[in-house]
Amino acid sequence: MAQQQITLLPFLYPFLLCRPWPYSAKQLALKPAIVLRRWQGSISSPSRNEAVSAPEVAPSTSRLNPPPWDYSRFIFQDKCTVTVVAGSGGHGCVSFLREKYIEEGPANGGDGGSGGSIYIQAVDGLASLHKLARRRVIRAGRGKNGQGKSQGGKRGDDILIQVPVGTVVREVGRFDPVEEDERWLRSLMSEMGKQEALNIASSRRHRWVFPPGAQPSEFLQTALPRLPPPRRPSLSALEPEAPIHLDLSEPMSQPLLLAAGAVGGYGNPRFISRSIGRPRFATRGEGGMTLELEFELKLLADVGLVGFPNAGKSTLLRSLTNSRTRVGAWEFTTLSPNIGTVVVDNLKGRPLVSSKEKTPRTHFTIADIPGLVEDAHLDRGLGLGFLRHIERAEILAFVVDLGAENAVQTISSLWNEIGQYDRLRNMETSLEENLGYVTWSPFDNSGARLHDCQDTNKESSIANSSDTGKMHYKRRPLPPLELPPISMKPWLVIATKADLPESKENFLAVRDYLSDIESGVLDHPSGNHLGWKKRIYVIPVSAIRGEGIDVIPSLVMGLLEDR
Ligand SMILES: Nc1nc2c(ncn2[C@@H]2O[C@H](COP(=O)(O)OP(=O)(O)OP(=O)(O)O)[C@@H](O)[C@H]2O)c(=O)[nH]1
Ligand SMILES: [Mg+2]
Repeated sequence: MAQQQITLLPFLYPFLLCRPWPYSAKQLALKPAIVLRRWQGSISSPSRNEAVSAPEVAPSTSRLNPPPWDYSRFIFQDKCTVTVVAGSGGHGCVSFLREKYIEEGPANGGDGGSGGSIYIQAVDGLASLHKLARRRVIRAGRGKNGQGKSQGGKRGDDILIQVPVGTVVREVGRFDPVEEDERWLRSLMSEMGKQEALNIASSRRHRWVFPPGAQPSEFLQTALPRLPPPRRPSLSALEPEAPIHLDLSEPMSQPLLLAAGAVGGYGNPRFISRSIGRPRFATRGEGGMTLELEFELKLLADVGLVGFPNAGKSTLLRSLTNSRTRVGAWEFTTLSPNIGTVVVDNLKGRPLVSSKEKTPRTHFTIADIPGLVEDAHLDRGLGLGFLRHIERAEILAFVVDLGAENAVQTISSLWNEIGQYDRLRNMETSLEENLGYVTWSPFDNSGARLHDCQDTNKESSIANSSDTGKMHYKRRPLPPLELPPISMKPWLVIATKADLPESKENFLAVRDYLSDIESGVLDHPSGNHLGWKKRIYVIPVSAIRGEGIDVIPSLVMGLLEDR
């Protein structure tokens, strides 16, 4: 019987490969080894010496085999530094009641409005930080100035920054004018005594507002009262502790406050006293806080496709998702990650794949990552940038080309690169901890002026001409994010191009190799003896024909749940 099958094989081969994948949803929960035995049984492999007729050529242009120019660009950015500025407060108003028969009415200037605040929220449905990176500086609205007839100024507009789930936000630097003012006042008090310091603080021209058209001499001639101490908005109690470090790993139902808008200045009625009946001055609003924040994606996608260039990763992504990533028969067709979403929902709110979780997933994301080359850990090819993306996937799917010479060798080389990278990263992290710039205070000495500082890597000190004296701004690079070693991540192998001749032998070798790793006969290929080897699936597919790929979602969902 087997003999008959083998002799018939040249004719059966194209037919067998074109038929639909024969596994039911129930079977998908089985171990792939069983699934693969079925595959093996139904398609008998050609013997080594046997000539196999050329496989049926897939239609030259289809969604899965598109011409190289048929693609849409996925703009991707996983890291950016943005300066956010909370809104300054509006100024208080100098105004007096004027009515018929009341020539010199009482003061009725309104207070300035408070500035807009900056909020952040992690939301589903975003995959990249490129929109944020384009902004560079994000400013909340300034509070409007107070007006006559005791009208307070309008609040400034708030800003909501939406980021993908899995974003880490870290503070690079901050400049808080209120804190600066307090610091300056404290140092003045310690130098000259309280009374003298408060007199100097109150005589600062730029803190006061005079009516339009007032002569400069008016400032000198006016007996000014004590300036109110620097004020913070009550909302600032909700700000995260400095330096900011947020790990937004869950979708947020409500935004989180990053920087509260500054308070507005006092209108002139606030300064009525026994000695000053008609104050011709008001105060300015406080300045808004400036934060320089680094946004970094800790989680790129649920699954990362890892493979050598030209292995068929992009074609696989196209076959699993609606992605229109570029496919080409040359190496490095993909130069930056592409992310696609696999929907496992039948659009009636029930997931198609059975799940143990209370609120089962209805989708997961896959990242097609640029091809890896040997010595990538030494920054060859697309090098370290590429490995950084691998680090940010929850599960790794190794895409190996069954048409290439030795698929087992491919897997072990890929893991070797990843293992080397893991080791390098470990060394780097311990070095940084020794250097001691893991913890730092945004103000090491006497404070900072953020907007004057350009160089990101060097400490900078700058002279400030304002009356707050000379200020130093220290800025240090942030350490890399702490991520678990890649070798500890669950992984599976997707053996693609199964439609090519002699792919079967290659596949069987891969299957044996993986079952040896799983059973402990062989070490984890990364060299890390703690590497993940619980259940290593191997799935033969022909992505270009869309065959075998419907097994992948259920297996991936299982791995994601078991993590
Ligand atoms: N026969 C066959 N060819 C395939 C299959 N999958 C992909 N290819 C072909 O392999 C070539 C490379 O495919 P890509 O999907 O661009 O490979 P890649 O891994 O994304 O390549 P890089 O982006 O350079 O890393 C293309 O010519 C595809 O048509 C398959 O299942 N069978
Ligand atoms: Mg590609």
